[in-house]
Amino acid sequence: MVHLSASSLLLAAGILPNLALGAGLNDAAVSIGQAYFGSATDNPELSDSTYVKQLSNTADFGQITPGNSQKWDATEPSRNVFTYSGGDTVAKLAQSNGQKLRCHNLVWHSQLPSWVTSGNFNNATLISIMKNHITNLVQHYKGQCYAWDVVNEALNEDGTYRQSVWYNTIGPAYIPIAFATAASVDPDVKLYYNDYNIEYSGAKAGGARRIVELVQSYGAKIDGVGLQSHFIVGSTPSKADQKTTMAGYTAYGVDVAITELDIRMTLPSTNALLTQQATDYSNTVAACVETKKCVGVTIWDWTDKYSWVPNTFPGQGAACPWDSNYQKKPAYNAILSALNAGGSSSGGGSTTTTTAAVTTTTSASGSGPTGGSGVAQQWGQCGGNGWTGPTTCVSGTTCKYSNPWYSQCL
Ligand SMILES: O[C@@H]1[C@@H](O)[C@H](O[C@@H]2CO[C@@H](O[C@@H]3CO[C@@H](O[C@@H]4CO[C@@H](O)[C@H](O)[C@H]4O)[C@H](O)[C@H]3O)[C@H](O)[C@H]2O)OC[C@H]1O
Repeated sequence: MVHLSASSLLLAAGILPNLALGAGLNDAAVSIGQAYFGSATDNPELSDSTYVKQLSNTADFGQITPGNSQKWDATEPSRNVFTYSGGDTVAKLAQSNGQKLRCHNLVWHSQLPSWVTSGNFNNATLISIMKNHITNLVQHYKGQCYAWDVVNEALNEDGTYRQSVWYNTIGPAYIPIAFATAASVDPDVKLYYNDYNIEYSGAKAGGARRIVELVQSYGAKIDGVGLQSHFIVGSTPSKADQKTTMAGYTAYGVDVAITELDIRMTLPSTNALLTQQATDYSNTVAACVETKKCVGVTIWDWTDKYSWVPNTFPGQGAACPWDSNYQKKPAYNAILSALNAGGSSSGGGSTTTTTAAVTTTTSASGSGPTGGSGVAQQWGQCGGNGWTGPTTCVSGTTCKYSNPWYSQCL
C-alpha cells in the first residue's frame, strides 16, 4: 500500500509548489539536464550594483555572454594591437560567480574596425589577419569560455552567403578556416556558428545547415549552431517549427543553443502584449527543452533597462523578461514553467521526435549542395591538401584552389 503525505497530496492537487523543481531559471534548466540558463551583459551596466546583483544570481543565471566587449572593434582596434580589458571584466565576473561564459564573437561583418574593412587586403593577407585575430582571442580566453561564436551572421535571408569583407576576399572558405584555427588553439572549447532568422524553416535555415556541412566536409570541428532568436511578440515562430528546425541541425551531430533570445513589441507595452510575449517566450524555451541536444537558453540581457532593442529598432522595446524597474514580467514565470515542465515525462532531456528537415535541394542562388555521391558540391572542397573526396564538380563548375587551404567548385 502506498502512503501519500499530506504535502504530496497537496502537491498533486496543484495546491503546493513542487520544491524539487527549479526555483530560478538556471536552477530549473540544470535540473532538467540543460547546461545553463543565461543572459548577455555589457560593460556600461556593470557599474549598476542592483543590476549586477541580479545578474550574479546563479539561481537564475548560470551563464553570461559579453554583448560587445569581445567583438573585433573592442579587441583589435588597430592591427595586431589587442585590448582585452572590457572582455576580461565580464570573464572575471563570470568566474567569480561560478557562471559559464559564452564568448562572442570571432568573425563577423559588423563592428569591424575600418583598418579591416578598408584595408583592401588580398586573399592570403586577410586569411592571415583573420587567423591571427582568432588565435590571439582564443588563446587569451583559453579555459574561460564554454563556447565561442566563431562565425556570426554569414548568411543572407535567402540562404546565400552575405557579401562581407570575409566572403568577398576569401570566399566561403573563410568559414572552415575560422573553425579550424579556433580548434587548433583550444581543442576543448565548443565552437558555434551563430545567426538570426535561422530558428524557423526556410532558405536561411538551409544555408545554416550547409555551413555545418561545409565545416564538417573540411574536416574541421563544429560543435553547435547558435539560434539568436531575436523575435517579435505575436510573430514568434511556433514551437513545432522551432523544434523541426533545431532537429535539422542536430541531425548533423551538433548541439544547438538559443543564444540571444529577446521578444520585442511595438511600444507602449500593454497587458495583452505582455501576455502574448509570455506565450512566445514559453514556446521558444519549450522548443529547446524538448530538444535533447539543445544545451541552454541565453537571453540578450535580462532587463528592459539595458536592452539593445530600442536603440536598434526605434519605437520597439520591452523585449526582456524583467522590466526597466527590475520587476519580473509575465514572461519570467512562463519561462520558468516551460523549464520546469521539462522535468515531467514529456519534457526536457527527452529526444525530440520531430523529423529532421535536412534537405539537399539547391538554394535560391544555386549555391546549395547539389552533388550526389562522387560529385563535389559547389560550395565545398574538391581537391588539394590531402582531400580524398570527390573532385568532379557539378555541371558548369570546375575545381579551383582559392587559397593554399581550400578548394571550391566555381
Ligand atoms: O549593444 C549592442 C549589442 O547588444 C548588439 O549585439 C548584437 C545583437 O544581435 C546580433 O546581431 C543582430 C541580430 O539581429 C539583426 O536584426 C534582425 C533583422 O531581422 C529581423 O527579423 C530580426 O528580428 C532582427 O534581430 C541585427 O541586424 C544584427 O545586428 C549580434 O549577434 C549581437 O552581437 O550589437 C550592437 C550593439 O550596439
